[in-house]
Amino acid sequence: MMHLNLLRLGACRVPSRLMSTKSTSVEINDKTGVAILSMCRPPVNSQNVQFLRDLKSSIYEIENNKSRGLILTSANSNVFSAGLDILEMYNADKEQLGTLWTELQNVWIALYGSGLPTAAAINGHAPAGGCLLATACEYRAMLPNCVIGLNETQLGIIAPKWLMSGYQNILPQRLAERALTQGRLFTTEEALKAGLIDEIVNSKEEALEKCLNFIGTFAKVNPLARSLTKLQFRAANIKEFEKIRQKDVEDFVSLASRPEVQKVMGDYLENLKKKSKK
Ligand SMILES: CCCCC/C=C\CCC/C=C/CC(=O)SCCNC(=O)CCNC(=O)[C@H](O)C(C)(C)COP(=O)(O)OP(=O)(O)OC[C@H]1O[C@@H](n2cnc3c(N)ncnc32)[C@H](O)[C@@H]1OP(=O)(O)O
Repeated sequence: MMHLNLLRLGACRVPSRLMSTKSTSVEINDKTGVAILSMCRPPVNSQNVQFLRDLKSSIYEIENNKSRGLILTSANSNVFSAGLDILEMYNADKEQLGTLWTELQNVWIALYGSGLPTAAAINGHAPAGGCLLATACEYRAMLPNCVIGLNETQLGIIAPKWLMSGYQNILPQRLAERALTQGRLFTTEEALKAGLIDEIVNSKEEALEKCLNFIGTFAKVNPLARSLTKLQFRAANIKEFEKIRQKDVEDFVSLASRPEVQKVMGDYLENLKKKSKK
């Protein structure tokens, strides 16, 4: 209840600091010390190089400002993030593909490896790279009638191991393996049942409130002890990622530039466009 009050106050009276980039905005409530990082690249927060750079710099800014926690959400009404910007991968040259993948890696490591308590207020669909961001956080509250999941195999592509780390942290191995091999997109209700999200909420405000409450559970815990403990759990995945990160870029570039993969992207884009015009 106290957190809810603080949140409400945050909307009107409690001073808050604002920072923004072209495609993100950050509001740090001075009373709670919690930062709300909103992704705002209409229409679907698809992740192009600029968006990923903005996201990375906002995450580090929040970390460096000694905020008490980070809540990731979307300024768009029905999409949290639609994942990588397929327009930026389609007909792109190898250098552009390499830059895009490097920036995706950079955002993931900034969020997954953050020492702060992190939570995702998933106020819309979160397929592929959207799911990657949500599962890099420690807690998830999600609106009904949306989808979340790593659907790469449905697109004929493979999610590398680091991209699966969030799933592996959250889901039992058997379930993670099945969902990844099926390229399954979970509905909100299925995601709750599987344990992929923590709560179903009825509004974005409620999602933010639940996230704030989650971060509030650490109020009496020593921040350094908390952060080091969190990172001990994530260290093996981070170490493994650091070892392969350059090779991973090369593998992505080689896969994404293949004519048959480019054709899948072109067809997929066309279907998306047809669907959106219906
Ligand atoms: C596809 C092959 C990729 C091959 C890459 C090779 C290796 C990669 C290794 C693995 C990594 C993958 C990570 C990824 O993130 S790949 C991206 C996967 N993303 C998706 O499959 C989501 C696609 N989008 C949707 O399903 C829906 O848009 C939605 C998110 C559920 C939202 O639905 P709705 O609200 O109905 O909005 P619309 O569908 O009408 O879309 C509005 C508008 O936005 C365009 N758009 C949607 N998603 C993307 C996107 N990811 N990239 C670029 N543009 C996107 C859509 O075309 C509409 O545009 P127009 O209004 O201009 O028609």
